[in-house]
Amino acid sequence: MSFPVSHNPQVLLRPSRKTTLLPLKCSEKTYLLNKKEETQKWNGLKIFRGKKLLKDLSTWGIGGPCNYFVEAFDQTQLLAAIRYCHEHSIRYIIIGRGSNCLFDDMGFKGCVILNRINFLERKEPAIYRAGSGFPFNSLGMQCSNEGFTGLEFAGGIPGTVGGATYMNAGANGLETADAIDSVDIVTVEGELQTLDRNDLKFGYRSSSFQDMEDLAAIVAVTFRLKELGSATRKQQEYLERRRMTQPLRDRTAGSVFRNPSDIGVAAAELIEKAGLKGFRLGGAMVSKIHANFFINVSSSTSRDMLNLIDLVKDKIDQKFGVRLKEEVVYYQPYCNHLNPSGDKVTCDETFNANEMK
Ligand SMILES: NC(=O)C1=CN([C@@H]2O[C@H](COP(=O)(O)OP(=O)(O)OC[C@H]3O[C@@H](n4cnc5c(N)ncnc54)[C@H](OP(=O)(O)O)[C@@H]3O)[C@@H](O)[C@H]2O)C=CC1
Ligand SMILES: C=C(O[C@H]1[C@H](O)[C@@H](CO)O[C@H](OP(=O)(O)OP(=O)(O)OC[C@H]2O[C@@H](n3ccc(=O)[nH]c3=O)[C@H](O)[C@@H]2O)[C@@H]1NC(C)=O)C(=O)O
Repeated sequence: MSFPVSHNPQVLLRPSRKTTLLPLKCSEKTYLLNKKEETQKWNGLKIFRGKKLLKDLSTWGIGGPCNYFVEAFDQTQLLAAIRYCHEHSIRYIIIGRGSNCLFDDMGFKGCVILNRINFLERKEPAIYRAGSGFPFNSLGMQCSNEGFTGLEFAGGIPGTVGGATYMNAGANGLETADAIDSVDIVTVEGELQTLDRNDLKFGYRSSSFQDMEDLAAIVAVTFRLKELGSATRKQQEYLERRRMTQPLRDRTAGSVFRNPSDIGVAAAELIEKAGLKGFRLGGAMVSKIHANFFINVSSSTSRDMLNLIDLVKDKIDQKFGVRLKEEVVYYQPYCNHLNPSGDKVTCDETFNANEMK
């Protein structure tokens, strides 16, 4: 079985910031998947080998096994997990709620670090510092309920504070960046840094973090909010609107495509106008409620979802001359698109799929 490398790698592949520093050594023993699940202790970490299914770690419910899996409950564990990967030349990714991720049925050959740094501190009135694994939704609700404005839009967003900062999540005309005061990160060298908001750049679904070569992970974010008595009401209105317009009960990854930047028409509108609402390919379907949400309706494979994404893109291109760009991140199971020197590499299309099972 060959891997579909033709699938628009420019847009869908995850950023390579970490993998550029970690050479892929596919033939190395450490990459071989154990048939049986094993756990290994390493500097206070519990490392699972072999059987963790990525479908259990993503809101889409799609994805095969990863051959290393670690949960990091605090900064020290996160650093240890990253160090473990470095020392064993294992490529790794750090995920929050997996609410913006498409994993492959073949899984991920490397280590998935699940961020569970889940604290919330009130530094002073209107200033909150949250662990990057803290649910963004809960943060939005809590701040509003305590009478502070700036994060009401986060209510109902299924990601973590780290994921929301990395992606500069937004809704209702507001963005995560608007409320950020500073961000604590760890670098791939294991150094802790606090970055001031003024030193960071954010755009529509983009942040400086996406281009930071030496970023290992965001570990905490400090938000500066403002007092507003009606924050809870505003937050409830946003949530109600979300409930009315988005398929919140289904398995989705939020918006699949970014909105086109300069034509003043949302991706959803184009998809609806192309008559694709409710269109189904295998187990994947364009939502009938919101056309930019694709649903795993019944055991969708990653191929079903990738095919649906491709088909919708092609149809929109043919009909309106607009090439939509994905917001979701697709994780290649087996290769990186850049090698350590930054050159493009060809994916190994001939590897044995059984190896990932
Ligand atoms: N507006 C809306 O209604 C919705 C918005 N979303 C947004 O999608 C995003 C998904 O959040 P979440 O589920 O937590 O993230 P995911 O687990 O889906 O990861 C998404 C991306 O964020 C990166 N990332 C996640 N956590 C960290 C971290 N601590 N440090 C550095 N990079 C990180 C991942 O990096 P890596 O490449 O290493 O894996 C990955 O590229 C959020 O922005 C969420 O708000 C999602 C659904 C609906
Ligand atoms: C869900 C996400 O974020 C969402 C966020 O929740 C909402 C709410 O503010 O605004 C964005 O969606 P969106 O642009 O589709 O917002 P909506 O207000 O639902 O729709 C925009 C326009 O498209 C039209 N629309 C929407 C759905 C549909 O099936 N058909 C349609 O024609 C609406 O009538 C409206 O005129 C974010 N998506 C993007 C890609 O910017 C996410 O990032 O994952």
